[in-house]
Amino acid sequence: MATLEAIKYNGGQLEILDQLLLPESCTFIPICNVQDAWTAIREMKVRGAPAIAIVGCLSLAVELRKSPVLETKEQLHCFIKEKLDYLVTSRPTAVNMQLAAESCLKLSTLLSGDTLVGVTEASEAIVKHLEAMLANDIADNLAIGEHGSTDIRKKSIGKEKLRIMTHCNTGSLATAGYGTALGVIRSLHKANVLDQVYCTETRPYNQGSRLTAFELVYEKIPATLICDNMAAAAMKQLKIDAVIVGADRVAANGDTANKIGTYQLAVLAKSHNVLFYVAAPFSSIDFQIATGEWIPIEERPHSEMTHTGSTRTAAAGINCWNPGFDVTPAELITGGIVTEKGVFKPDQLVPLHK
Ligand SMILES: CSC[C@H]1O[C@H](OP(=O)(O)O)[C@H](O)[C@@H]1O
Repeated sequence: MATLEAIKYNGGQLEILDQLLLPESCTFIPICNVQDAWTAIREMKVRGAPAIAIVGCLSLAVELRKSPVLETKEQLHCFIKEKLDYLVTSRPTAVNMQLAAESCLKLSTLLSGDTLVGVTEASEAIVKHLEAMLANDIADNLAIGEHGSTDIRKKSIGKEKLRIMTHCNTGSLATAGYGTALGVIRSLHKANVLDQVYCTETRPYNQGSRLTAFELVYEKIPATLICDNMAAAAMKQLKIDAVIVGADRVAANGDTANKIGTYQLAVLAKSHNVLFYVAAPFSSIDFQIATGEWIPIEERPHSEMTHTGSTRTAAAGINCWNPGFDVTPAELITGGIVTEKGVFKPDQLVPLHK
């Protein structure tokens, strides 16, 4: 069965699944330019570190395909730099859009310096680079799935079937397809070694109850929804074998920023002797920062906490604190960091950086 897809792209036509309407409604909306993408990302109609970068970059490809070719490569470089710099401002914590922008601008700089390449050819090469992100991300996720599944099974000797806890949404709705942490879960299910997935609600945006539960039910993967405050009791009473989560930004030392609530799961996993994994492609690793203290943490609107849809559920006038992410120290990532290149201890990442 095909997995769900959050992003549809075909030669300059881009649509995204409006994730604010899930699980009640599966509605695709058009993204016609960079401004549409920025707004959709900010409003979390599309979310998830890899998906943010992919939609941002594809929206630029849409513009480049539609607009008349500029007169010079310098004008082209200025055009794409302005658009990419703007896209990076849509949400601050995930590093993927920033790294994708840097990669595209590096290509544009190379093309600008090559006297054998004209502006039309340069524009076409940049569009091809941007469009390749979709297939590259799916390939990364399939590799992450296999590496993670192999590692968890190797470290769970004697266990015929495994019980895995996961947080937020890291599946086809957060990526180009298959997913990162949910990709590992899909691979464990394919290997017929998955007893049950325990997915947390992940308040206040409810990525777990609305999105991950939707993906798991859609693909008939055995899963149970738990409230965020049930995690400790679940680890103790339900004998969880491993926790696997995604990442929005991994620092060079392995400290990892992920959805709020991840840090407490890592602390609980440590105290219950449960393996704790982070699954992330190298496109989520920021080697420009040494530790997690340098990762910007997005503050989300208080209304996400005080309302369910348009219905107020919290007392009017109460103050709120709504950080969208927290940072898990590398030493709590006991299972390892699962990437498309393999599973590594946090302190093994820097030598792998090309
Ligand atoms: C595949 S990484 C997805 C990552 O992004 C989520 O955050 P958000 O839903 O706010 O974009 C969450 O941190 C996931 O782990």
